[in-house]
Amino acid sequence: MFRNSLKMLLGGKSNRKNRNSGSDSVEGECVFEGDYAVPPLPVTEGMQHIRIMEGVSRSLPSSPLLSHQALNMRLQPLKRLPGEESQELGPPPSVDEAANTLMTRLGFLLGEKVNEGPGEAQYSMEEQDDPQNLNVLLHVMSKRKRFSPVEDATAHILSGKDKPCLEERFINSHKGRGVFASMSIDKGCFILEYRGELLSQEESQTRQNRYNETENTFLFEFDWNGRQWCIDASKEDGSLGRLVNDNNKTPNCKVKKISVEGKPHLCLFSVKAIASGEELTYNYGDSDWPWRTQLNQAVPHNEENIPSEDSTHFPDKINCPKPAEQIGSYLSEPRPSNSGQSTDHNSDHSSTASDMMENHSQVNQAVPHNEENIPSEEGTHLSDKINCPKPAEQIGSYLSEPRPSNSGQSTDHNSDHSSTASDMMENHSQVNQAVPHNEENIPSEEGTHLSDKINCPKPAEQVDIFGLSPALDLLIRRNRH
Ligand SMILES: C[S@@+](CC[C@H](N)C(=O)[O-])C[C@H]1O[C@@H](n2cnc3c(N)ncnc32)[C@H](O)[C@@H]1O
Repeated sequence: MFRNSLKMLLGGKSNRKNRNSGSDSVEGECVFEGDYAVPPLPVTEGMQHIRIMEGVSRSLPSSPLLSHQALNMRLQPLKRLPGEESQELGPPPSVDEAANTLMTRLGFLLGEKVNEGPGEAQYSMEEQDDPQNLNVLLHVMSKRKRFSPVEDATAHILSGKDKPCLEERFINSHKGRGVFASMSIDKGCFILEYRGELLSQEESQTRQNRYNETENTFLFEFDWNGRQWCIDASKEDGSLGRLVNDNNKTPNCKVKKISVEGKPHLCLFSVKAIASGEELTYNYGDSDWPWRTQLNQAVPHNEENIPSEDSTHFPDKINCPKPAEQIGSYLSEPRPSNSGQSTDHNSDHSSTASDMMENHSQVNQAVPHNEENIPSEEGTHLSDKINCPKPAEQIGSYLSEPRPSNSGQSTDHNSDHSSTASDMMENHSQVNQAVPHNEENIPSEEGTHLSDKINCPKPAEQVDIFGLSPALDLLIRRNRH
């Protein structure tokens, strides 16, 4: 078994020290065979390193999506793509092939006009420039179990959007903001991507030198393909991945590297069932982060971490998608060899979550242990790390400011379970608007639009999509800008 670790760097001074352990502290409820051991980097002066247990279950059975049955889409049976007639899976597709397959399916749906119920909204080619549509479509398809969790992750990586079933909340002045589920989520779901700017090791070092102690830095460094990379999520861009807090005792998510179009992406997957209203967390690693020992010392008594009424009782359950046929090569993680096990995922579409986990693992077996999938010897000594902001009380006035009142803007998701997708997106937007507006957070005029709130554009070189249907390619590209 290999074990991955991600390392977070905390910019600024601290008295945290590394435990220099194997960081086996978090397993959640899953067995993680995709992890591999990565020794920590030596601690450089002024930087704090922690190890993060990286990796999500080898099975990623489900996908959290729209909870509302209001999206009563009449989906056509999946059209077979050329070459899909055969029951044999054949060699695993390349990432691009798999992404293309996924997007071609989306293209079919878009092309066929995806309808909601009578009299309800339609998502069609004519509306492809509506930035909400792709996200809604992705969620509906996932809810309808058209996606595996990895496909779901891939689709969201390509769309550059977060799911509307997640919301940002200010927790307290100690912890700052966090990300919460606004509906229950199954174990093994794709949750969100830790989005940001992909940097080489050299670029990352330059950034670290440039960022001073008063800046919030969210530099997540990791090994991939035998080299060290970094996702810089320092920019307040409205994306949620950068706001997920640490929990080394009972995390409900784990980070997994997903390779799409030759680029690594850091994605969170649930490692246990998550209730509506629960905060999403993952283990930053086996280090002495200050907040772990301070344990809410800085939290005033009147700042209870009480979830707001609006999302705690959201009743809907998110279902898991069926395992997909061609998802193996999305994962960049090494897989233990289990030769002899079946890789036919099409035979049982009523799989349980455990079955799906197993199936997913089996799909992974089809991925050859090539250079892309196995970190080099050298790579295993390049620990993954995140540059993280300082403790909440140090990172800006927005953390200690009370949440702005949302008076007049209802965020009560319980009151109307027949809400439309637009309502949900609108609510999501309203939650985002609850971020205190200090200088860093004040959105531009355009930023107040929903699409900009949930769009996390990436540099052009990271989002080069090819082989998509022209309409879908256009749709995704439009949604990115
Ligand atoms: C990636 S950011 C998470 C978002 C952050 N809470 C915010 O409001 O911007 C990491 C920072 O969040 C805070 N943090 C994360 N997990 C925490 C925890 N369990 N308790 C207290 N603070 C935490 C620390 O200040 C840390 O530097």
